[in-house]
Amino acid sequence: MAVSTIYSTRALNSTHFLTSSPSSSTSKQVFFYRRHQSQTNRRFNTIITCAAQQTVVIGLAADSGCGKSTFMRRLTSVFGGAAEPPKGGNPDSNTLISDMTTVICLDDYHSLDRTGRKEKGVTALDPRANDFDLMYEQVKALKSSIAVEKPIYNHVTGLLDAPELIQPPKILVIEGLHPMFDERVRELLDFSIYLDISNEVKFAWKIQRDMAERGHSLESIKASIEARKPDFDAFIDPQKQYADAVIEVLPTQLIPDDNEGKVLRVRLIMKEGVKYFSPVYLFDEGSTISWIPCGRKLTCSYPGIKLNYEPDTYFDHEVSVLEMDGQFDRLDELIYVESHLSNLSSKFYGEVTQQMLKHADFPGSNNGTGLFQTIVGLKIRDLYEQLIANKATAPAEIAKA
Ligand SMILES: Nc1ncnc2c1ncn2[C@@H]1O[C@H](COP(=O)(O)OP(=O)(O)OP(=O)(O)O)[C@@H](O)[C@H]1O
Ligand SMILES: O=C(CO)[C@H](O)[C@H](O)COP(=O)(O)O
Repeated sequence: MAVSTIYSTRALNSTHFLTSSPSSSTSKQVFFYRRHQSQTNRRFNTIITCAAQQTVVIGLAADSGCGKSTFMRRLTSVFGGAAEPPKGGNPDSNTLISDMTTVICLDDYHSLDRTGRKEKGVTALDPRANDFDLMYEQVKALKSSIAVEKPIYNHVTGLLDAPELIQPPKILVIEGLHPMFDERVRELLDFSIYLDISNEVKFAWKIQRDMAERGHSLESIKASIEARKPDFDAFIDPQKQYADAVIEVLPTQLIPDDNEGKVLRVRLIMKEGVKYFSPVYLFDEGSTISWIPCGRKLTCSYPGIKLNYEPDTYFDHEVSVLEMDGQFDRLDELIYVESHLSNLSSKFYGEVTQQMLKHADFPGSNNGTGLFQTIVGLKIRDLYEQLIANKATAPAEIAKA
């Protein structure tokens, strides 16, 4: 949201009112700054504006190194345009902005820097190392079309940097360790996703990235995973019960006793009864189907591909589960599988295959991780469009400070 010429400013104790000229014929915007005192004694401003736009908020939870960034790249691509860090800002910003979406990383709400965590003997996964009050205040503000000055956690230095201004986008994605941990933040989410990567696969991915790309030793990777495990089990993993969609990544069942971790079994667990979200299905909604698509229309080398679709329960919720074990040899042939899936929320026949081909170089493009991330991206676009259409017919709401 662009701030047009500010033409009057007055101070009222610690609160400043800034009035802007109307940015369009339909809305007059009024801005003022509210000061937050965070638990770390740092001050952050909330820039309050009354405007017609409502921000849709999506939560994406996963442990570090579990494919959140890759998922975000697929998601923002569905909305078109490239996602980039704020222009002219901190080069170590964790934020990514595109025309429609702003992705903020919840690491920015760490209240303890690297040294602080070390001194107190807590990990970044521990709620005591995070400022949930500020996270709630700022996500709530953005959802109500209010810009905020969000802190930055600098992963290069391990320090808390000066804040950056975040304008309310059309779609705000909050990604990180704790988007569904705090009940107040959870209530603000219009849709939530949990990436549930099994220990075996997480380990393989960590080795691939941290050893090959970052020069860490095998021992240090093992030690870091072990050190995080108790807090991961206590604070991160339980969030999956609240997710509207879970992407579960497991070792394949197609190769007996596989320990290579290259071929994956991926399950898309979709909650039933979520407003504006209808689960994808294979062949016939609500039925139980096991399908091996390999043959004349799909080239499969060993160990092949197996799809499965069935209703189930997950943390006492009714869900539909779509599963794919194995990997594609030829991505263009994915169209054959796509044509048997329904409720994809695609805009045209073959859109899923097109998206997958567009990002063939992203990790997971030849298996269920890429396929299901792409499908969830289309479902989020659909949810956004329905929400906005619904808002347009509802009486305009005035954002509350
Ligand atoms: N679907 C996938 N298939 C294979 N490898 C993957 C997949 N997704 C991610 N990876 C591997 O995991 C690494 C981490 O992925 P990514 O950067 O997307 O995770 P992240 O959750 O954003 O990590 P962090 O929070 O640490 O920044 C990648 O470099 C890649 O090696
Ligand atoms: O779990 C993490 C979130 O992705 C990081 O470990 C946490 O943010 C701390 O970062 P760093 O290791 O750079 O100090």
